[in-house]
Amino acid sequence: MNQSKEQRILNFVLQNAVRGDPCSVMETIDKYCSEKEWAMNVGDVKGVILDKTVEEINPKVALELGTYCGYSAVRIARLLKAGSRLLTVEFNPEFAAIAKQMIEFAGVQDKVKLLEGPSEVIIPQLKKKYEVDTLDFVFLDHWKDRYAPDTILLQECSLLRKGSVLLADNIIFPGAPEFVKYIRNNPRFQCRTYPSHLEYMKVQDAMEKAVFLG
Ligand SMILES: O=C(NC/C=C/[C@H]1O[C@@H](n2cnc(C(F)(F)F)c2)[C@H](O)[C@@H]1O)c1cc([N+](=O)[O-])cc(O)c1O
Ligand SMILES: [Mg+2]
Repeated sequence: MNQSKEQRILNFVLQNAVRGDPCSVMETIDKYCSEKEWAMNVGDVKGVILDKTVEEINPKVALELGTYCGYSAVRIARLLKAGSRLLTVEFNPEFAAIAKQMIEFAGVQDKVKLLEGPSEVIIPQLKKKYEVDTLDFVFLDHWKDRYAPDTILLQECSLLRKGSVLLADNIIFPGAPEFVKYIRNNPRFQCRTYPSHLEYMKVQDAMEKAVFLG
């Protein structure tokens, strides 16, 4: 049975990156996906916006929706201080299995908890089952038509507090028009757009940062 693209990315990392070195894993994924096969990792250009946002917030509890191969989970987790944790949610079991190995190879497994399932199931479980009080940071990079409903669900589950920061990928391409409409007209969020480029391409994209005002 021939391998998936995601399996080829993981294999390239296992054979070429330095075990226990998150930056080496990120660089190796970026090398493979810019030279061999494009894949929907946030990438090295938008990744810097993600880095700066995480460093500014220094979250104790972070949530990622859309683990995929684990690139941004590694990217975020490498910046988390001792005692902080990233919960990352993945719906596709094959991708979750790849991401688990990626996260472990990078050596950030102690900071990351990979949760498998749909967001509408996982988000309502975060408080009781995963012992979350509120979220300091949320990275949205999953299905674009889920950004708005999941932002509403996070509020309904009282998972956001004054100052919680959402960062959403792909505001321009592929685009998340319902989310943009929802968040920019919502007085409970302070929004800012970060123009950038689509991963590994000369295509315009952007990230949206939204601070919950409580
Ligand atoms: O479609 C894109 N991303 C969709 C990403 C989807 C990923 O999020 C997972 N997920 C689904 N639900 C959940 C949760 F958490 F809700 F359970 C997690 C899916 O299984 C998949 O791994 C995309 C596309 C392009 N592009 O250029 O086409 C560029 C990008 O950066 C992109 O992110
Ligand atoms: Mg994306």
